[in-house]
Amino acid sequence: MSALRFDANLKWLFTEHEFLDRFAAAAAAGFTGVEFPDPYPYEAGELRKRLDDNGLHQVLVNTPMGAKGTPEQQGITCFPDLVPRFRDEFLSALDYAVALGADFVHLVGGMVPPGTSRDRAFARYVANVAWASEQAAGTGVRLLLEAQNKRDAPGFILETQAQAHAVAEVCDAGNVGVLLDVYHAQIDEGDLLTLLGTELPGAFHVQIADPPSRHEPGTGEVNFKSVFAAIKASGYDGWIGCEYAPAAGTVAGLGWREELAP
Ligand SMILES: O=C(O)C(=O)[C@@H](O)CO
Ligand SMILES: [Mg+2]
Repeated sequence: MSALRFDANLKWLFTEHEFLDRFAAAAAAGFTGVEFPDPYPYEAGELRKRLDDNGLHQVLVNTPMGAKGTPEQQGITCFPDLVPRFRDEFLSALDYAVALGADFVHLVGGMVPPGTSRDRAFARYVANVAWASEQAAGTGVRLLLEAQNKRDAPGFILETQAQAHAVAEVCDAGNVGVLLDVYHAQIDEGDLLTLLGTELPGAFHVQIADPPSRHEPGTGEVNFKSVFAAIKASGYDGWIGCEYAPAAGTVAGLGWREELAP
């Protein structure tokens, strides 16, 4: 069995540096892959150069998210009244993903918009995911669906891992799959080892952080030694995105890789 592969989320890690300098910092800390949600302020060519210069692989980009505190802060994929904008933004995300050689676009689902029923938002969500899946066909870029916890994202459209799997299955295109975020899963679902047993097969991507504070593994309530052993035993061979806020400096907090991961 090969070692687990961790990538650095450059929104969360290496924030001691300006964004474009985080690539070199991640490579210097031993990462060979990165992910970040928001490539849009930068030219794709500039980002690609940073990847190539530092020998890094791009794992994912997100569809755009609105400003914190707005209804759109967790994406608009489920917004029935913003379909043309969703489509434009998705196509832009797909262009970035292709230009960066990324594996995935994360279709950030969104919190059910004010004045809209959950059922109506859910129907739009599934329709938008299906449309995006058709657009991505043949590009080599696959699409991710993530359930988020209700504490951080009240009203988020996907509430459980099983629901995310069900939507991916409905699309039935092979290019839509689950982003299993251990942080969200622990907060709302728990029973992590059982959950990993049922939900890891077929998951396209994994992200990690330790609740309740969303710091690095080993700082909170999750037994990451067991979680990493279970991921390894499952045969999962994709990337594991480090999507956490370092408790006291990114590099100072990286010891968990040797201490907890096989
Ligand atoms: O917050 C998370 O978890 C994410 O994966 C974000 O990129 C999307 O909300
Ligand atoms: Mg996540």
